[in-house]
Amino acid sequence: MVVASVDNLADERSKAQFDVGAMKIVWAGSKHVFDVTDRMARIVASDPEFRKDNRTTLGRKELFKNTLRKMAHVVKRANELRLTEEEASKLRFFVDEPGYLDLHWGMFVPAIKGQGTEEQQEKWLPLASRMEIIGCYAQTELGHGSNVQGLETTATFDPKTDEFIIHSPSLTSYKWWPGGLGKVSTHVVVYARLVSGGQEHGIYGFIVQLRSLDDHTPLPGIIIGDIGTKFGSGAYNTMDNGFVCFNRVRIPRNHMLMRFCQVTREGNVCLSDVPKQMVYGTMVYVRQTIVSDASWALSRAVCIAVRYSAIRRQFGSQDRGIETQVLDYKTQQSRLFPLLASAYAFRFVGEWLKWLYADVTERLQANDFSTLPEAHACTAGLKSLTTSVTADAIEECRKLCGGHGYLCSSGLPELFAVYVPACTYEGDNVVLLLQVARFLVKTVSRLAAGKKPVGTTTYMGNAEHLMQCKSSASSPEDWLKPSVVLEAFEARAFRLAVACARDISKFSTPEAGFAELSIDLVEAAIAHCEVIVVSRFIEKVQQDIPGDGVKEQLQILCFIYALHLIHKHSGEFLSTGCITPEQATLANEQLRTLYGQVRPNAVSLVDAFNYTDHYLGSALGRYDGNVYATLYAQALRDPLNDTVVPDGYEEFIRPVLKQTMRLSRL
Ligand SMILES: CCCCCCCCCCCCCCCCC/C=C/C(=O)SCCNC(=O)CCNC(=O)[C@H](O)C(C)(C)COP(=O)(O)OP(=O)(O)OC[C@H]1O[C@@H](n2cnc3c(N)ncnc32)[C@H](O)[C@@H]1OP(=O)(O)O
Ligand SMILES: Cc1cc2nc3c(=O)[nH]c(=O)nc-3n(C[C@H](O)[C@H](O)[C@H](O)COP(=O)(O)OP(=O)(O)OC[C@H]3O[C@@H](n4cnc5c(N)ncnc54)[C@H](O)[C@@H]3O)c2cc1C
Repeated sequence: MVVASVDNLADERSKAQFDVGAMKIVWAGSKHVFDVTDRMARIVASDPEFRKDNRTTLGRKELFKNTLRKMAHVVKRANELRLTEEEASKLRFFVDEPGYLDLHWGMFVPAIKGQGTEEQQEKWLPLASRMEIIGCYAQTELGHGSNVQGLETTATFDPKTDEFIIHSPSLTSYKWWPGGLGKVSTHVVVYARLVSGGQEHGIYGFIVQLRSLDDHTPLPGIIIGDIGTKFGSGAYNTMDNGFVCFNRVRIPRNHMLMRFCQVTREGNVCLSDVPKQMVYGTMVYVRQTIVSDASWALSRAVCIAVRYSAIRRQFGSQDRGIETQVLDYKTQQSRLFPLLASAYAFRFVGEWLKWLYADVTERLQANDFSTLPEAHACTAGLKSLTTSVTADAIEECRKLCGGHGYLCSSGLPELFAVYVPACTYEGDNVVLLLQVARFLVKTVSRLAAGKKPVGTTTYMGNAEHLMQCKSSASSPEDWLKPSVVLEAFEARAFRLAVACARDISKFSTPEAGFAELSIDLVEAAIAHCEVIVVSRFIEKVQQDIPGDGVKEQLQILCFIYALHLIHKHSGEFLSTGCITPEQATLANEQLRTLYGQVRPNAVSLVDAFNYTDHYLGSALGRYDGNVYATLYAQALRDPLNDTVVPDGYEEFIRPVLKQTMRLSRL
């Protein structure tokens, strides 16, 4: 079938004002990463074992077994192709399905690496790397998730047998949610209250075997299963999030991860000289990876919405001639282009956060803990900001695609359902922002004591200026000056943080003030995180960037990102006196101009993500733009269309029709 829409995308591509190939490298991070990513994406796309177009129609059991098959195929292909860790992880990424491998490699292995002694690493890591055991990470309980110090599971040392007794004392202490736990894992790192000599010593990780390595049955004292079907069709239901109850399960003493705290044969508890928060290290590691993942999920939704908006035509012609592409409507642009800009912004801040994490890890290894609070605040804050924006953006992209966005074949409903728990796992987003706020209030109070802020709070050292400055923007073009933009963001964030610190001091205790002002504190935390994202984006576009027109496009996106935030939070920018209403209007004017500049490049900017049609999984986002024929073909493949007359006709349709006839004769 010849479809006019296909030409639309070719036309769009011919309008690009930059080198798309060069932008692909910028997006990937380097030529090497681009090559690996591209190769792995193609391997997955061309392998029928990784087919995913039937996922939303499968029942839970079939779906889960299907994922088990795919995960086994990932391991098989990784071995056959002798993939490096980097390649294997990309391959698994493009399979695009939550599964136990994520928790094994993403949390179980990092927990042992981060919290195990060298001896423990030597014992467990080879077993885990060869996948002779499969592990997961069990922290959350039925009664407590956010409040880690409130966990109830106990690990009581028994000096008589040199063992720990792992016990779930109540229903609310059952571990509840860990991925991979329900049906697959043979081992787990369990977080529990250490008890020795009748005293409690805090929360630590313990390796516990869950299932027999011979027949996979649960070991004595262990009650275990899946917690039930989750939100959406397909989506996270590929994962066996599980529960487990431990009934006085005994494990050898050396199964406690003892890098930061050792329990001796006699039951003495020896704390090493490191902050106790080091036991939260796996969460910091994963939060950092979640920030990078946000840009993938967001760019995927944006890619679908941009391509479809170039294909879709509505109105605009009085004489039944060619209609307007919906991408040309300013309202569509004002909803879509900030999301496109955010995808790029999150990609760059994700790369920077990787660097920050590597830096803090190196320092920790040298016993320098000075940057740990900042690393915690940055990973927590950026995890929260990027996942919240991405989840909302996927839903916005669905609406931007009109009715067809609501079809599973658009790929957007499942993407939303699979992505949205990122706002909750690895720390509820509000709880994490309150951690950032705590860090900010501390930084502000230290300023008063003459302490110079460092890292991402360095800007607060310019306190006097930030409290008094008035924006110099007097034309729309002034909003294209990095210094003008940054000053407004820094002043807003600083003034909000200072106001919180000041108001907290009016309460009888800091805790009471913090609790009462938590709404303001969350806003101050978001403002600070936005300073980080905006400044990293500005830094990026100030670098040398090869490729015709690439830098110019990134500059446009950078200012769209910043100015749309000024518009979105104009209340805060105005109420803190950082800008005037007139300056807000000028910023909006500039934003409209920037939308016009990005318009001819929009399709090519999403092509730069280099996604295969397999990964996108969307009839609307196809590279060739053949939207309508694909929607129709996929509709015909729906199980409901297997027969022309539906199952149930004889029992439920025919009798109703007959009854209606009787009624009409009355
Ligand atoms: C062959 C195939 C290859 C395949 C490869 C496949 C690879 C796949 C990779 C995939 C990767 C990942 C997949 C991820 C899937 C997600 C699964 C989800 C998992 C989970 O959800 S695990 C559970 C997560 N749980 C949480 O996040 C709980 C949130 N709560 C907390 O973190 C804390 O309780 C708290 C921070 C909210 C509060 O803690 P606490 O009460 O102890 O603290 P205070 O508020 O009193 O603060 C005390 C001081 O401690 C500092 N602090 C707190 N946290 C940290 C930290 N993490 N690091 C450093 N410092 C920390 C505070 O700032 C306080 O400091 P202060 O100086 O006293 O103010
Ligand atoms: C898909 C998925 C996978 C998961 N995988 C794992 C896993 O592998 N391993 C694991 O251990 N856990 C896992 N979890 C659990 C997850 O980490 C927790 O659900 C998460 O940390 C949130 O905790 P909670 O459920 O106790 O939420 P709650 O803390 O009960 O949150 C409920 C509400 O209370 C609010 N709230 C809570 N505390 C405060 C506060 N101090 N101030 C203001 N508001 C507050 C929150 O903002 C939220 O609105 C997973 C969860 C999901 C959804």
